[in-house]
Amino acid sequence: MNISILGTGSFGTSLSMVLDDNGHSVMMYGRSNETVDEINTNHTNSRYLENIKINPSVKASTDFEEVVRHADIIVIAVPVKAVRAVSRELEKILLLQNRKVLIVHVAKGLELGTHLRVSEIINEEMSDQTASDICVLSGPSHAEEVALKSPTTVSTASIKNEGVKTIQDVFMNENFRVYVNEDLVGVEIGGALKNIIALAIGTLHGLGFGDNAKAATITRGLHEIARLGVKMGANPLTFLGLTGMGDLIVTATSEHSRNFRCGIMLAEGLTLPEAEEKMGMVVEGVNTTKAAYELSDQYGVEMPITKVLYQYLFHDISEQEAFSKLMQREKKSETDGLKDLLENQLKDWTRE
Ligand SMILES: NC(=O)C1=CN([C@@H]2O[C@H](COP(=O)(O)OP(=O)(O)OC[C@H]3O[C@@H](n4cnc5c(N)ncnc54)[C@H](O)[C@@H]3O)[C@@H](O)[C@H]2O)C=CC1
Ligand SMILES: O=C(CO)COP(=O)(O)O
Repeated sequence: MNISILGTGSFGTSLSMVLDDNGHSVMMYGRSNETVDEINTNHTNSRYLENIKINPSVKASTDFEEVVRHADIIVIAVPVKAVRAVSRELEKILLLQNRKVLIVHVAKGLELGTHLRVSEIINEEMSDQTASDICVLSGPSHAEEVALKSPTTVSTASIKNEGVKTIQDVFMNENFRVYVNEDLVGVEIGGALKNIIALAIGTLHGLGFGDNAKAATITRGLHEIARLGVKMGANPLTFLGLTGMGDLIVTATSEHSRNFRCGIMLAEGLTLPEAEEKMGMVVEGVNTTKAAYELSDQYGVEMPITKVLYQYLFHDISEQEAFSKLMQREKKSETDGLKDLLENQLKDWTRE
């Protein structure tokens, strides 16, 4: 198949190799002449994937129209904040070309202001005339390891449940396993909100907290992700899967993670803009913390870890002070806020 990838960052580049390995014809769209030239000439993308040789047959271009014309499937691999503009441009070009494609996105976050999930943003900008289905591909998948063909498992879900089988077929190989999941909301919410917890755990790590604190934050973090996700209509079981627990573990325990590393830099005293600048790649957890904090208010869901992160990212409160507030909350039962929600929602998802 002809597959185009929008975005020449770390994940788009590593996925280009998976798809090329699977025999597809891959073209990438990038904004930077330098990166595009480097991919076409040296078969490297040194800013985003150090010491990796990209398959020579992967081509890149700065010509959006040319890249779109090449595609049966389009992979959107840009940060969440760029998804709306990219989808709008894509719609315009596909209408002019009078063509329809299958869309799959890999972005993990929520849109600032609207609080929308990424498939919802794309769906607002694209029509049935241009997109046959809008899918997500998500799970524990650091770009650095995907590029090295280290075994990786992810899930795909979609709006119409029609394109997922194709996405599974085109991406899957002996090192890259793709499951289908019917729960688009759960898959996207798990992928987006784990970044918040990874930022928090990076901060704890940087402050010198121990493994107990990190395990607690992973566990209670998954609780609050599930509480919000279930209220939004997700299947509770999705949060125990690859895009929930799986992605939370990989992001919150790995120095590959930009969110985790950004947390460490904040603990070391860098301001948020300084940490983001130093990272040079997108730290999705920052905007998603703000969006999720506002959503928790809207849905009346308690999200204490998200709240402390929101306080030290966007307000003048120190990381230490924020975490100590977390420990001093009122006494609770471990299943508070979860039991009824899970029972009711599970019934809906298990009904034939
Ligand atoms: N890096 C990873 O290991 C993984 C990343 N993701 C997700 O994939 C998304 C992209 O992440 P990365 O590739 O890591 O980001 P990155 O920061 O490495 O690269 C982002 C790329 O998007 C490009 N871009 C930004 N705005 C654009 C626009 N308007 N038009 C065209 N290109 C634009 C940038 O120039 C850059 O090439 C994020 O939402 C991230 O959470 C998902 C799974 C793994
Ligand atoms: O989503 C990821 C791995 O699954 C990558 O996480 P970071 O964006 O924190 O690097």
